Formats: sequence, C-alpha cells, structure tokens
Amino acid sequence: MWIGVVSLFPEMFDALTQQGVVGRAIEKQRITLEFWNPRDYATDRHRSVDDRPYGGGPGMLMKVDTLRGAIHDARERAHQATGQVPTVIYLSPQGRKLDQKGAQALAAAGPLVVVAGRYEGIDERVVESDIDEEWSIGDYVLSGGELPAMVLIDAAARLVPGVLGHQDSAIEDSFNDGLLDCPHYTRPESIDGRQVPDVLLSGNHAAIKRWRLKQSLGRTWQRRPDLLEGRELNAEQQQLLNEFIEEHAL
Ligand SMILES: Nc1nonc1C(=O)NCC1CCCCC1
Repeated sequence: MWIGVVSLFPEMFDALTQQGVVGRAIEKQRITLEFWNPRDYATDRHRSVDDRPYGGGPGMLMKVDTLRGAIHDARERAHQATGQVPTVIYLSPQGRKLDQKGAQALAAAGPLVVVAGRYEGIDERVVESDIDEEWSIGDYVLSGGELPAMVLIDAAARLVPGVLGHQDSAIEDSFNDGLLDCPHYTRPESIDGRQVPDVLLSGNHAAIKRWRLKQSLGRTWQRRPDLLEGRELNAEQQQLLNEFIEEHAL
C-alpha cells in the first residue's frame, strides 16, 4: 500500500514508521510512506506556510500555494509509483467518522495522499479542488491533523494483506465482525484474588471459542448496544447473548 503524507511536521510520523506493525510493514515493503512538507514550497524569505483568513477572526490558515504545491507533487508521485490515481484525504472534525468498515474501505482504496492540517485549517476552495474525501477520527478538536492521520494510516495499514503476522490476525478476527473484544487474561493465574476464568485453563478450544464469542456479544450489548442495532444475530449468537443476559440480570 502506497501512502503519501502532506504535513508541516513529518518527524511526528516517526511514532508510526519507526516501530510496531506499520514500522515492520515498511521494512518488509508492504507499506510505502512518503512525505511532502509544504514549507519546502515556500518562496518568501520567511518561508511562510500560513496566511491570514479573509473576514478576519482569530488564527491563521495554511497558505494556499505551499499546500497545493505539496499536494500536487504527492499526487503525481503516487501515480508514478503505483500507476493509479490516489485518493486525497483531509482529516478534520467535519469529515466522515472513521470506523472499522471505513478503515477496510481505505485499505482497499489504492494509493492514498493524506493531508494533515494545521493552524485553523485550509481554504475551502482547496478542499473542493484538491481533496477527494474528508475523514474524522472523532468529535473533538485536536491541534493538528498529524495524530488523526497516523490513526487513519495505522487502522488501514494493518488491514493490508501480509502486514499483520498470523499471531496478530486473531485480534483482527474478533474486531472484524463488528463486536467489542472479549476480555483477555495472561499470567499470573491470580491477581489480588481475581482468578482467570476456568474455561480459559481448560484446554477445551471449542468451549473457549464459545466463551469468547459470548463475552464479545455480551459486552457489546452492555456497552455499545448501538453496534447490535440492525444486526442479524444467528441462532448460536442469539443463544449466547441470551445466556449472557440471564447470567448478568440484576
Ligand atoms: N477530530 C479530528 N478528526 O480528524 N481530524 C481531527 C481534528 O481535530 N483535527 C484538528 C485539525 C483540523 C485541521 C486544522 C488544524 C486542526
């Protein structure tokens, strides 16, 4: 998967590229990440990358010519590197809310150019002319688009075939079916008197699988009933959820 990043602070992305799943995927060349910094397109003495907003008001916007220069070159490189026209994404609270389905769509979307805003944002005409999709990681305001960009890149990159080792893919399965994850346990068997559920020590893999699905269904019902709305549970899932509800009836 080829991803171009437009950011004034490319060094922030070391958090993504220097370690972990995405870092290893870059090493294995499953993922390519390239950066364009609008400051490299500044032509004035002060290397300006921000500009004043029409209509006044607090704060600045990203300067149009330096931003567009970076987006243009990233887009061109994407096409040169992959033979495909990239999807140019801008992160902001005004975008489509990112969820696992969205991450799956992005992972399958071919090359991406991800634009990380700063200051108070970017000119609306740049959104209209240069941005294909606007995405949000949640309803809160951050101080820049770099952290949201890393969230989006991580969520999509880990879904690219070959990025997750087989030991990670089990995590993927539990999340892929849209339920909350089941509880997890590791050594020691007792923490302050709290024991590991017997089933997990039983070696009965069918029972363990059933228990984990039941816990995922139950926790989803308890904490995020919205995720179950409009979702068809099969007979087994409905049975497991009913058992969970009975066991947890107040
Ligand atoms: N929430 C969010 N989801 O995606 N991005 C978010 C954000 O809060 N971004 C802040 C950025 C927006 C552009 C101007 C500088 C601040």
